[in-house]
Amino acid sequence: MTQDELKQAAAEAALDFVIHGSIVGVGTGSTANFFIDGLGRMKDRIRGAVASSEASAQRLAAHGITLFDLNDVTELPVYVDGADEIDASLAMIKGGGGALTREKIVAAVATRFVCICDATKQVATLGRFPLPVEIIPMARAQVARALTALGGRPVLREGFITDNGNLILDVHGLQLADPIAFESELNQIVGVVTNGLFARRGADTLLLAAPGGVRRIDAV
Ligand SMILES: O=C[C@H](O)[C@H](O)[C@H](O)COP(=O)(O)O
Repeated sequence: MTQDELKQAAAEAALDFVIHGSIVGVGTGSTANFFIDGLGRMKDRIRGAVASSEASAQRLAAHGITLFDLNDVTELPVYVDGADEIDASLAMIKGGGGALTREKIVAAVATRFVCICDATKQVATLGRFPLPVEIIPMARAQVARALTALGGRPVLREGFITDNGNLILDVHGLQLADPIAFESELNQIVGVVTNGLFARRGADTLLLAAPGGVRRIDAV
């Protein structure tokens, strides 16, 4: 199976978690796109969706799925999204597509976070994938110095502006043995909007696609 076929298999499995008549939280990226396409086939059985990016909003709209503003939603039973890396505790690195801030906000409202991945995303220790950090543009140099002091090697994502009008620093060379503590530490840096560690609120369920099938792993 190709990596795209594995992503699609994980995304299709996530459709079983969609509660009929509900509003669905929808992530961003190539794996989430397969989920959106599947959701399009069952659009008459949901009220609509909250998108975590402009790109996902456009794809949802193209399928005729009603979009809701998160501020108008009090209950989001399920949020479905991919990840760049995920460990055994279901902590993740996200933001490879730059959508980390809105993803973290929508995920925070959701009751259940269902992560959909192909098996290449599973790691023993987070950090091989450079950690995306969304920053206020005027704080770029000062945040970069702070990240360097923490042992990372921040690289500006050239020519990229987030949906929120901010910049991304991709931080290389981190060994994230304690992702919950490091997520909190990064949140203390003035000028950081959001970091791509989803550890304090990790996934509740992982649907991991390998050639042998899709395995469900629940957080303990
Ligand atoms: O900003 C992007 C998101 O965090 C994605 O969920 C993540 O980058 C995984 O994307 P993909 O499914 O394309 O590998």
